[in-house]
Amino acid sequence: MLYLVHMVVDIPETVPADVAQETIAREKAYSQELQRGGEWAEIWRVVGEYANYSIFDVENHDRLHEILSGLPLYRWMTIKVTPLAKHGSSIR
Ligand SMILES: O=C(O)CC1=CCC(=O)O1
Repeated sequence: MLYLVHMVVDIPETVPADVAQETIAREKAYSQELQRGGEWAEIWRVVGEYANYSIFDVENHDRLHEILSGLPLYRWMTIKVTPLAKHGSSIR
């Protein structure tokens, strides 16, 4: 199943810089492992924002929830999930 996911990151100013940097590094490793495995199909930066749009290709809702709730930055994110279905006009 395909999902479009919008993630907005807002790390509170009270979080020490070293904790923020270590969490961001873990986020990158976590994301890249899932990209290599194919479940995190695409990630795009939203220009000018600490936000991204990502495409996930996962088995079901439960698996997507497992992935998203395991994000190291999860507690500082606002996430919106849009499930995608094939468009009748698509030629792919
Ligand atoms: O920087 C972001 O948009 C948050 C994020 C998700 C995966 C990653 O590596 O960073």
